[in-house]
This record gives sequence, C-alpha cells and structure tokens, in this order.
Amino acid sequence: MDSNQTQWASKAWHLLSLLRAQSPLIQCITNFVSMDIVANTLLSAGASPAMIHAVQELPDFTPRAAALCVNVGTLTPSWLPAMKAAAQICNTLRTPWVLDPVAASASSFRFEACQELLRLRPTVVRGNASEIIALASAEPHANASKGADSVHDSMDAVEAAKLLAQTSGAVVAVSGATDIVTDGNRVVGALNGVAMMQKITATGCSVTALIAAFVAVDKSHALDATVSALAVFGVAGELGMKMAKGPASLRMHLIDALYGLDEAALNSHVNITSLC
Ligand SMILES: Nc1ncnc2c1ncn2[C@@H]1O[C@H](COP(=O)(O)OP(=O)(O)OP(=O)(O)O)[C@@H](O)[C@H]1O
Ligand SMILES: Cc1ncsc1CCO
Ligand SMILES: [Mg+2]
Repeated sequence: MDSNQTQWASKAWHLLSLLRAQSPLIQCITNFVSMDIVANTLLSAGASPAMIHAVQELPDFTPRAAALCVNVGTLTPSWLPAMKAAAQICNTLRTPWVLDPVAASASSFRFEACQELLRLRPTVVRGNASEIIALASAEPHANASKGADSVHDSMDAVEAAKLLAQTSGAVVAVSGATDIVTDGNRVVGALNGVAMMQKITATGCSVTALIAAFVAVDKSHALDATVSALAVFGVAGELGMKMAKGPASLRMHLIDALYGLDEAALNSHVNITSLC
C-alpha cells in the first residue's frame, strides 16, 4: 500500500472516530423514499439524525444541528421554502449544509429549485453523474437522466463536476464506480463500493447524509471529509456484499458493516487516488 493510501485510510478512520465520539446532530430534509435508510445509515455511523422539515420548526431546531442535508427527491412546492430557509439559517451560523439534487433534470420546476438551492452556497453537492452533468449545464433537459438513476458513468462527469464546483463554490461529489470529488481544482477518486449498491434505493441519498455528518466533524476540510465519507460507505458496501445474497440483504449487511467498521478494515480496503 502506498503512503498516500495509508494517509487516506488514517484520515477516514480519524473522521469516523470523531463522528462516533461526537455523534453530531444531522438535520435531514429528505425525500420520503430515503428517510428510513438515511436515518439508519447516520445512526450506524454514529451520528444522530432528525428528519425535521416544517418551516415553523426551523428557527428553533436548525441552529442546534451540526450539519444539514437537503435532498430534493420527492420535491413539492410546499417543501422548497423550508429547504431554503434551513440553508439560510446554516449559512448565517456557518453550519455546513449538503445538497442532493435527485433527478435534477426531471422537470423545469426541479431544475430551477436546484439552481435556487445552489445559489444558497451548499458546502457540498453530491449527485450521480447525470445529475451533476445536468446541473452544470444551462438547460434543464439538455442532458437526460432516467429519473433518479444515472445514465452516465461518473468519469463522464469530471469536467461538469469541476465546472459546477467553480461556479457554485461547493465541493462537488459524483457517485459511481469511481466516486469523484472536486473543489474545482483538486480531483480525487474513491474506488470503494460494489455495483449492487445501485440496486438499493436511496444509497446515494444515504451517502449524501453521511457526507453531511463527516463535514460536521471537520468543517474546514470539506473535500477530505467528503472523500472519506464516500470511501467509508463504499467499504461498508464491500464488506456487506461478502454476506449478501442480493439487494435486500446487502441493505442490511451494509448497515451492519458500517456500524462495525474498524481501523484494520479501513486500512486494508480504502482505495482513494488523486485524479489530478
Ligand atoms: N458501479 C459501481 N461500483 C461500485 N459502487 C457504486 C457503483 N455505482 C454506485 N456505487 C456506489 O453506490 C452508492 C450510491 O451511488 P449512486 O450513484 O447509485 O447514487 P444515486 O443514483 O444518487 O442513488 P439514489 O438516488 O438511489 O440515492 C455510492 O456510494 C456509490 O459509490
Ligand atoms: C426512487 C426515488 N424517486 C424519488 S426520490 C427516490 C429515491 C432515490 O433517490
Ligand atoms: Mg440520488
């Protein structure tokens, strides 16, 4: 193992240990499909999730959160004001917040909502390749996706991710066979994970929430925290896959593996590489 890999593995372990020690409160305004797996992912990693989205509750609650995760998966007009208000509270308090632009190109309404949220300067944006390609382009339907699923490889989205990072000021992560993370300058790839993770709904939503938890414990290094979260989730997928018979049992074993992850497993599995 080269020294770079050793450093990444030790960074990922350090952040996971901090997360377990601090158990940061993560507010999630997320879609109906994902609520259960997102909350269970955060709990198994050591964070404390709360799915709170009524606009009336935000002034009391959002200031208590260590990070916010906003996910537009089942967006309706009534949810958007809460997403924006929570993001604004986070910005005022310098609390990190993370955006998951699910199916960004599905409709003009959703595309415009994502652009409005981007203008509120998320700390991190994590999407699949089709979502990031769509967001980086000017037109909502210029680059189709298949609803919530990607029709592109993550490596096809490297330039779009860099552009989106430069225009939005966010760290941008593209999930896929190689998870790509960029701040518009550095580009890092995390190669952990198994293809079967795509066959469980909302694993992408879950890793976005996990990124929020990692950024909560290392606010000043959002890129490193994002890479670490993606690698940790991917390693949990690899370990879980050893016991799984298909997507349903992988869902269970991935959550168990995340809960039980130790330093030795990260040292032997973390696979992160600099792409430029
Ligand atoms: N081909 C692959 N090989 C290994 N891991 C993968 C592969 N494709 C996706 N993953 C992993 O699966 C997880 C979910 O990524 P995916 O790109 O499927 O998200 P998504 O499309 O946003 O999912 P959802 O919208 O259902 O939440 C990530 O942790 C990613 O690294
Ligand atoms: C399937 C699906 N549809 C809207 S949100 C969601 C969960 C994965 O993003
Ligand atoms: Mg998604």
